Amino acid sequence: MMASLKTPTLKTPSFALSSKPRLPSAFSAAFPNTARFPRSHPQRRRFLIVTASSSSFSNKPTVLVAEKLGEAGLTLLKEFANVDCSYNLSPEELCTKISLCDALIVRSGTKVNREVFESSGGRLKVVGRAGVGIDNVDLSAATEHGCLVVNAPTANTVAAAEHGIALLAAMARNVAQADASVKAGKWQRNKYVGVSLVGKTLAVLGFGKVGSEVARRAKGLGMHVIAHDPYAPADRARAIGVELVSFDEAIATADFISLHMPLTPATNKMLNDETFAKMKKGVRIVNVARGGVIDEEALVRALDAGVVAQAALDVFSEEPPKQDSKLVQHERVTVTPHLGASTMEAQEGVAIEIAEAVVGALKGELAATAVNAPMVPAEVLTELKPYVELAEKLGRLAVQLVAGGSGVKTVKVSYASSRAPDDLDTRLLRAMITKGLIEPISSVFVNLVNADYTAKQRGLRITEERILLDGSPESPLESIQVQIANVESKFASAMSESGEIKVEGRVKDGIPHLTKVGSFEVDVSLEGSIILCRQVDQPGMIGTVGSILGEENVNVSFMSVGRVAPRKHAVMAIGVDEQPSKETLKRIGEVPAIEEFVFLKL
Ligand SMILES: NC(=O)c1ccc[n+]([C@@H]2O[C@H](COP(=O)([O-])OP(=O)(O)OC[C@H]3O[C@@H](n4cnc5c(N)ncnc54)[C@H](O)[C@@H]3O)[C@@H](O)[C@H]2O)c1
Ligand SMILES: O=C(O)[C@H](O)COP(=O)(O)O
Repeated sequence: MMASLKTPTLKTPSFALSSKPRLPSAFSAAFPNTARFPRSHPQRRRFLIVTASSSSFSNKPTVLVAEKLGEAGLTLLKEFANVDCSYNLSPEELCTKISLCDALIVRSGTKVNREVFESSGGRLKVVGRAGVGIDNVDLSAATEHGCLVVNAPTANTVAAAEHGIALLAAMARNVAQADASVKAGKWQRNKYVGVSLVGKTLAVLGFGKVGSEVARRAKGLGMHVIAHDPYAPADRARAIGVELVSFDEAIATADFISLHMPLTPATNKMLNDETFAKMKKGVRIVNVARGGVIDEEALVRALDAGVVAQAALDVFSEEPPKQDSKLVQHERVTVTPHLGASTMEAQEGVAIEIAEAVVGALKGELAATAVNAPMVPAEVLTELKPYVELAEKLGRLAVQLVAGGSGVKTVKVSYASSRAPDDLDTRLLRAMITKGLIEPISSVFVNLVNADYTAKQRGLRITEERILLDGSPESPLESIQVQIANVESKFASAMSESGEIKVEGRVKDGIPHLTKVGSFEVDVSLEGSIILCRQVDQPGMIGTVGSILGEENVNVSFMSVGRVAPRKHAVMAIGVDEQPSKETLKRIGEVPAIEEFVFLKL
């Protein structure tokens, strides 16, 4: 039983900036701008996520570029931001500078640790890693500080693969050692007899972007290529004639091993005394991935024992390695100073890729290469946009209805949809409900990056339930319901029969609406602010309250009354464009038929 009394005045979404960046503005501003990603970018239009919006559109943001970046990238950055290129900063200098920066761009040479995020005082919004590996960035600290981390995952793939092949061939033919020998005035043709590649087995460990390009090239050299990667699809390997095998099989059968996995806790020192012992005697190892995937001391032992005949290394657990490092100085080891990505072409590409990602993220646009936020397919994101706004507003409303109790700890979210659960990605919605629940009651800035972390930190448990409806699955969601348990409400009518604060909303014509408060059905578009009144249903109430608001020039955008039965209790929801003064709210509360009321800011 519900009556809508006034058609809502639909306004353009507000872009006004608050002290806390508001994600919905970013959504409104950004959809579906994907043109910034280079046409060649494989993730273009595939995976996009929304980032925090820039803190200010009036002042140019400041980007600190802490390692050398290609000119094309700098030019792109300078069109949008103040760019401070300060290379070779000490950790202390970096921590001092960072509090003045909105974004930081690094390569692999800068440690972006927890201290950096703590020193930023909340200003740092984006860290751009101009390359692939993000092991030099403390992702947990970034996430905890709501800072997005983006990388440039594709532009240096070919360069790294080419360097891997260069090291493979140079190692097999002793190119570096022979070169040094000739330059030292020697002519040692017998000493530098090499081994052939053709017909030999190469095990590629890590069959991702670089690994698969290395495999492709090694096939061209006539090698038999096998690969180990627990997460790579077998059909992708098969397509280029590579067999995926177990780790033990790969290392036991390979004449050459090429490493291409990221450095993670699981891959740290993956090649160690135990695994070297399982290898074919005389194996040769190439590493253009990360130094830490090899136990370097164990490698020296394996070289000395003749288990490993040779190694060619571009990366080291400590960079630069100590000059007297036994590994670096080993006669049968060829080394380069982390040159995998260092071609003119790759550096130009990486610079453009990272500059676009950082500028986009600072503008609050969609970021395709985020590494610490959920990636949601672009089509899903576009479809969910109004529901994302609804989710945040329901969270905001629900938490403002809380009066006391044990604190907001248990929240249940129900999504009613005709779509099968697998077709409904609720991560964005959950993040935005979390944002709505936490921001009005704290100084914490919540975004997609840190929503789950922040909820966990605050002991807020959000459970999700899907209600499968009959009907057409055309729209992703019918309604979202947010319930807060174990609390009291400052508006008793918002309590459900089972004792939770309950609000429910829907999207109508692309606009989020509040459709239920407690057990009362209402219909008010979620814009501006809302006054909820419980009254005894009787003629003249709308006019009475409307006149009080009108006298103070508060514009009513929407009014709706939900009632149990005629002349019984009813809840009136009034949307207002301006915030009424305390005096006006007091006057509403004094209307005899009004039993309780609450003013809620959206
Ligand atoms: N030397 C350089 O200058 C240079 C340049 C580019 C990339 N890299 C490094 O190369 C590595 C690969 O880069 P990419 O762009 O191909 O990354 P990628 O993410 O495309 O591929 C990495 C692959 O490793 C796999 N993997 C993860 N854990 C594994 C495990 N335990 N065992 C086997 N495989 C595992 C993943 O499934 C993935 O397929 C990274 O470490 C990157 O930092 C170095
Ligand atoms: O992970 C990468 O992209 C490479 O290791 C390249 O690192 P660099 O940008 O420091 O050359």
